[in-house]
Amino acid sequence: MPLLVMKFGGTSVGDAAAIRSVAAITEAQRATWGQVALVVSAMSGVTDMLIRGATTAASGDQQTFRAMDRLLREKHAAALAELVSDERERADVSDQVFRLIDEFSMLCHSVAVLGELSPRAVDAISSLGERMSVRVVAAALRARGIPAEALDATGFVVTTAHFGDARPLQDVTRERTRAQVLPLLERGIVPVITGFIGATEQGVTTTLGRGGSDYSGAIIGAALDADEVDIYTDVDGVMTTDPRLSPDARVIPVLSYAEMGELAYFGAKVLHPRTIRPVVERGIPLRVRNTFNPSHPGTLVVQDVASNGQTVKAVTAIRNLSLITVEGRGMIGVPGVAARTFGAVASVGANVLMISQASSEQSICFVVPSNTVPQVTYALEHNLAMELARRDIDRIWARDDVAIITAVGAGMRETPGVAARVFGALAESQINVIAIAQGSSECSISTVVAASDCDAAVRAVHRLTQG
Ligand SMILES: Nc1ncnc2c1ncn2[C@@H]1O[C@H](COP(=O)(O)OP(=O)(O)O)[C@@H](O)[C@H]1O
Ligand SMILES: N[C@@H](CC(=O)OP(=O)(O)O)C(=O)O
Repeated sequence: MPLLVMKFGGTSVGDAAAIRSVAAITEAQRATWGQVALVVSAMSGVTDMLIRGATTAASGDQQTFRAMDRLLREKHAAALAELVSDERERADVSDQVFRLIDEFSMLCHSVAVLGELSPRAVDAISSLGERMSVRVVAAALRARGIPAEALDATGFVVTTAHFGDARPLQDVTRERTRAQVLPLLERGIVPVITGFIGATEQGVTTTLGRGGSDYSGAIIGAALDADEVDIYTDVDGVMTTDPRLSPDARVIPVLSYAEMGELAYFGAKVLHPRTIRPVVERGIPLRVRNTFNPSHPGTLVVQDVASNGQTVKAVTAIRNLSLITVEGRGMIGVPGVAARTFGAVASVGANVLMISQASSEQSICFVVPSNTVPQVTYALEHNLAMELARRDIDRIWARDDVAIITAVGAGMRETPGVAARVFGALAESQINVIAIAQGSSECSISTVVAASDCDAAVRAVHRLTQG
């Protein structure tokens, strides 16, 4: 029987009204597809509250997490009161949710006493939001007459121990997910699975990174050999730019995996950047749709897309970045400088978002998140101490307050002059381009601009998507 995996984001389960839409969509899609499985995020704002409780506790504050405890109880109880009329069922589910909130307060209390918050403890605490929401959503489905069961992915999404940024171990995850989920599907039960979380082989809870429920949807969809994975969110699909930045943003009907990958990597918050990989590997179509406008077909993401002659399909922006430059005449022809430069960056775990090397080989520049600049420059000065002493490298410096603007579209590969159009559009709006790079997939062009030019740059490049 065909299987659809649907992931619902935080806003899609943000309150009782949203969860009712989820239940209605589930009922309709179950009738169409035969089998559906849900992957669900925490109710909107909940993960932030959990993390805030944990971090304030680490500095000895015993008040904030108690305030969060109360808010969490109110939020989940209010949803359950509206969604579940059967009193016994409601009492049972709120009991389960409240026990998770007790766990939150106990963990925060320990953090406050110890005065220390390890990455492992952050994951234990931030994973609780999804463990609460799946219980509420499954109860709402049952209240509508749909057989449903809440499942914690810690039982089958097996990951590395990189707390806060864990990666799934593919084979064991596939085996355990199938063993736990397929029997439910065969019995006509809708599994409602936690997004965002997993566990190590030893059973220690991990998370896949903020926004990681999309990734969970793709991991679980791939493990179950789903026929399609739908990501339900609060906009009609993937748009030509962030609709919060530009009211002219339009929904893109079809994108290739490569285009979607570039968009997500370069800041389109609508999809977690790692989501594409599990579905590409199995050729599973992905769709981005709106929980609050379910009749809209959304954006379909597939392997190949016929070119529509429109080379720039979408534009994204990433802020809070710094451009680091390593420069010196003595770098010319010296082997290994680039390797040691990036080795230094990697050694402090900083994420290099873009690299641009001047053809003269007199400088290397790359972009990192601004909050990693102190560690990165320290590591560079340490790793390149010899070149600095010999004056082969003159300086290592950071320019703060920059943004990356990326134009995405597969047509760039075969269309000459796209880069010229992008730079022309920026120049027309008097925007100074600080650095450039072309994506290795050849379906994106990235430019670095001053943060103060970011919005204007997005609008300028967005005009190129008009046709
Ligand atoms: N290119 C884009 N297309 C659509 N939405 C975008 C884009 N870039 C940024 N967004 C933002 O992503 C949001 C959806 O992502 P997110 O808030 O993580 O949703 P969810 O809670 O459903 O996971 C939208 O509300 C929109 O503001
Ligand atoms: N709840 C997690 C995971 C997630 O993906 O949430 P959302 O789907 O609401 O972006 C977070 O806030 O990071």
